[in-house]
Amino acid sequence: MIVVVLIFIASAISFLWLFFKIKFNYFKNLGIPHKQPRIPFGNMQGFKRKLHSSHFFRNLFEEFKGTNQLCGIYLFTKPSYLIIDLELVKSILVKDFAYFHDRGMYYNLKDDPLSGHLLNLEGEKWKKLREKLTPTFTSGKMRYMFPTIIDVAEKFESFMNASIAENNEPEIKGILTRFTTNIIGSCAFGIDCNTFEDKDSKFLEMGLKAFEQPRNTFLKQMLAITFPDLARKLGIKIVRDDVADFFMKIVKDVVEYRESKNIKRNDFMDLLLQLKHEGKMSFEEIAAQAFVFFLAGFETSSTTMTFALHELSLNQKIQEEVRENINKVLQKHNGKISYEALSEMDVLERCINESLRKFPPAASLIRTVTKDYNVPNSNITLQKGSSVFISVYGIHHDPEIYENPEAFNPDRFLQEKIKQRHLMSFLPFGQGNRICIGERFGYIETKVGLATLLSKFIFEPSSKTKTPIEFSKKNMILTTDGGMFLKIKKIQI
Ligand code: HEM
Repeated sequence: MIVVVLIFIASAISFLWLFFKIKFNYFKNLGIPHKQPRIPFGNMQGFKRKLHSSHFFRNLFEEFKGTNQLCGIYLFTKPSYLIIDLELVKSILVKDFAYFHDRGMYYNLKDDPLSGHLLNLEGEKWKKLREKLTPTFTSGKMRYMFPTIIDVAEKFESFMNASIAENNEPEIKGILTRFTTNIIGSCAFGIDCNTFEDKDSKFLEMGLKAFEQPRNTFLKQMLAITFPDLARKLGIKIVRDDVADFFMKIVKDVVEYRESKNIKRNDFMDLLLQLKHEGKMSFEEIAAQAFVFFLAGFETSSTTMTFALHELSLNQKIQEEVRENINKVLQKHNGKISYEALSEMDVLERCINESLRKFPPAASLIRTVTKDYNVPNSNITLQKGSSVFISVYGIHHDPEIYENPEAFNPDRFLQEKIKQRHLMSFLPFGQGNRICIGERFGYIETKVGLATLLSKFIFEPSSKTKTPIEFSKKNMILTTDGGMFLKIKKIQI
């Protein structure tokens, strides 16, 4: 019996060894430059545990830069690519979009309707949905929502005054997350999330949970990404049940309330309901889009503001300059932050762009190859089904593109400087047909938040400010670990 067991174990080990050997010879056989894989993780050793994905891809970007257009990486056993050359980045995101229109994110419309949103959907389903949603984000629609945003900003100022009266060295990321949650809750769900008064806001709790506590283990996530059809057959969901129940109920209540009372409000939900009434969207589809607007909108913008304030606290001269710019524009507009006033705050915009360069919240972009693709000027073919990554963080920190990349220098975003750079050298919102649909809204939120704060408060480093910043490894968004503490003083008029 023992002999049989030993033979079985030996055969199983040999089989596994052979399996990995064949899998991990893929790039070698094709002569594609790659990182040496290790059994069983491929190149995923330490991913998310020791290293944030931004650093994982940046390290690879630096290792292969200058010599290759791309390099091969093994996501476990799945051959994938990191694109290094900016012309090839442009081909993938823009010119040859027809080969790269999907992200390869998992969704399960039957068991997990909230996962069926714009970020995840693929092919024709994505294309049709994007066409329906694009009119929701025009500048006309943004103007329409602007009063709702300003309403929240006014409450925010009072909240800040009260917060610093209690503690003038607060954790600022949490405060800014309350602001963006309130804005996106109002605009996407038409609900006052009450994040300023209610310290334990359920909205905030559920939003953070959706980011920080994934439903599935890393292995289950990899199964869903590698074998999505099988995962769907197995009924694997991606959104946590408590999060799904919470958001589904809110959308149900809002839809019923508005439909029964024929209520109209200047927000995304109103525009989504119009699509429902025109028969272009089901209830589940509405709920999924409101959910993704919420998720995509609150953490990215609060993170951008947090990093901007951190840098401005370390660079007092630039802080003074941006404050002067804001105040001058406000004076011209009767002290009010209007849509027009925002567009005149050019120094503020450059600061936001420089912050997005140094700390892009989405530090890498992903695409799936949807049909075999011959890489221009090479004999490499990217096979259908492979994943392709672009290291936004690596590009934004490349000293050949941005001299002295660790320095915070908003003048990099003066028009004449932008013109000198490759179009693909600044990708905080992605590029091409799958570019962030909420870019305009994201800038508005961020500008309103920073203009409100910088016109009324001075920000300085506190004894607890960490430099260099440590990133949270578990959050897919580039964000700080342990929060961001700043000293805040009210400007006396
Ligand atoms: C500073 C704020 C934001 C940043 C940095 C950001 C960044 C991004 C990035 C990098 C992508 C992927 C683009 C690509 O793959 O090429 C994306 C996609 C997306 N974003 Fe944003 N985003 C922000 C704000 C928002 C807001 C406010 C919303 C909604 C209200 C939003 C909704 C979306 C959606 C729905 C997608 C998927 C688009 C598609 O696949 O068609 N984002 N965002």
